Amino acid sequence: MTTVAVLGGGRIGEALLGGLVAAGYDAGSLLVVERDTARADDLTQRLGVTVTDTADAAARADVLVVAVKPQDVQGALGAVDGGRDRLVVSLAAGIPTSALEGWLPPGTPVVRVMPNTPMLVGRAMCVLSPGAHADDAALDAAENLLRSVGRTVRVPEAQQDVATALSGSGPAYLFLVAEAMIEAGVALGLPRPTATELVAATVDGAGGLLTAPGNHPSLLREAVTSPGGTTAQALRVLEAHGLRAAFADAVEACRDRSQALGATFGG
Ligand SMILES: NC(=O)C1=CN([C@@H]2O[C@H](COP(=O)(O)OP(=O)(O)OC[C@H]3O[C@@H](n4cnc5c(N)ncnc54)[C@H](O)[C@@H]3O)[C@@H](O)[C@H]2O)C=CC1
Ligand SMILES: O=C(O)[C@@H]1CCC=N1
Repeated sequence: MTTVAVLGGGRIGEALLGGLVAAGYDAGSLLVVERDTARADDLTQRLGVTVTDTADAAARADVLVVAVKPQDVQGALGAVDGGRDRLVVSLAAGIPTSALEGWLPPGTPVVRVMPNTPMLVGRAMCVLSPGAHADDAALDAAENLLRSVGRTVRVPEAQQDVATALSGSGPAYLFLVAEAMIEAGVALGLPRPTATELVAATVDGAGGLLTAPGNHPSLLREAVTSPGGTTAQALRVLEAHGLRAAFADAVEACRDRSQALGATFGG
């Protein structure tokens, strides 16, 4: 079985490891490098993965996954030498493949990926772009690994910053919307557990409809909106408060931040 080493066992590193274990991946083939020793021990206990250091991970891994914060990536890759062929899959926001290639042994195949946290429940959206040395086989290998924890899409690297602003950060927007709906229900007198259950089930069910083949958000919204009914009144208020404009500005600000991060690293 392919040996996968994850550099950084934080939120997204754990989501990948946990997702792979849940998908039936052999924990014996999963390594993690995590500088917070308490967290590393916790990952071993809960997931059965092996904790090691970067040099050992690089020596053993067929796929080396980078899951540290963007500013920690160059340091984390310092101990990766050229002694072994391996694929590097970077989950770090903003960092271009050209920068990663410059920090790695010459010729290392790199695939840049923007994942998201629904990976924890096997429902990630992972957006992949190949670097200069990643051929179709490398891209296939990265995609096969990530398909164990959700969906994948390939895009040219120039589209990664916008992808980050939609699917990478997107779960946070939807959680904020959910929070706002729950608080609105509580303000109108619903018990908090009831409001939370109603909203969570509604987001989940709406997501199921949205991802069903042939569906479109406009048609789905129309199907809920009865003429002269309740939904039309709510939508009128949301439009009057500038919901669309708020999302357009938010997604642009997120895209800009991803670009700025990339520019720091020569992108
Ligand atoms: N959290 C999210 O929703 C998403 C995060 N990402 C990307 O994933 C990466 C990780 O993000 P999070 O998991 O949220 O961060 P995090 O801070 O939860 O995890 C990073 C982990 O790496 C460890 N670490 C840092 N330097 C290390 C080193 N040299 N060796 C070993 N361990 C080291 C830290 O102790 C920490 O546990 C970032 O680059 C981020 O841009 C991408 C998409 C979504
Ligand atoms: O907020 C961030 O920078 C990371 C990247 C995408 C989601 N979380």
